[in-house]
Amino acid sequence: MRDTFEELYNTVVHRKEAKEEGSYTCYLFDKGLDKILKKVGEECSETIIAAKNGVKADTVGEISDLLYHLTVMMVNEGISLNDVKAELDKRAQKTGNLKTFHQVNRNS
Ligand SMILES: N=c1c2ncn([C@@H]3O[C@H](COP(=O)(O)OP(=O)(O)OP(=O)(O)O)[C@@H](O)[C@H]3O)c2ncn1[C@@H]1O[C@H](COP(=O)(O)O)[C@@H](O)[C@H]1O
Repeated sequence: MRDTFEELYNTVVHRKEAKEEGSYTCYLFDKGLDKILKKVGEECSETIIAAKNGVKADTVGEISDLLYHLTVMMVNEGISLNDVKAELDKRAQKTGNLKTFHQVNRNS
């Protein structure tokens, strides 16, 4: 089965390796980390606002923008999809995390 997210990740890796005329991803890599992080922040805020407004299609669009910019950030920082999958898998071993969360908050 096609893994759209993996395909996106691989496209972004290719954009980092080789310049492509008219590529927005190359433009972001050229601008550097501060620009990439600014876009992640913007898209995150827009996702929050869209969810608050409650129009599903708009929220899906903003989530897609956010995931794309997060992917550019990951590639820029040398973080692979497997790095994130491994962390999620580790967490999946454990359920019933609510108590831990409250303990952490009480102690901070
Ligand atoms: N998923 C995306 C994606 N989501 C959003 N965007 C671009 O992100 C930009 C964000 O728009 P904004 O209005 O926030 O920003 P802007 O005003 O255009 O520019 P700046 O604020 O960044 O200066 C738009 O130009 C969108 O086209 C994306 N650009 C690329 N991709 C993926 O990346 C692949 C490679 O794209 P290129 O690198 O352009 O070839 C594509 O096939 C897609 O799969």
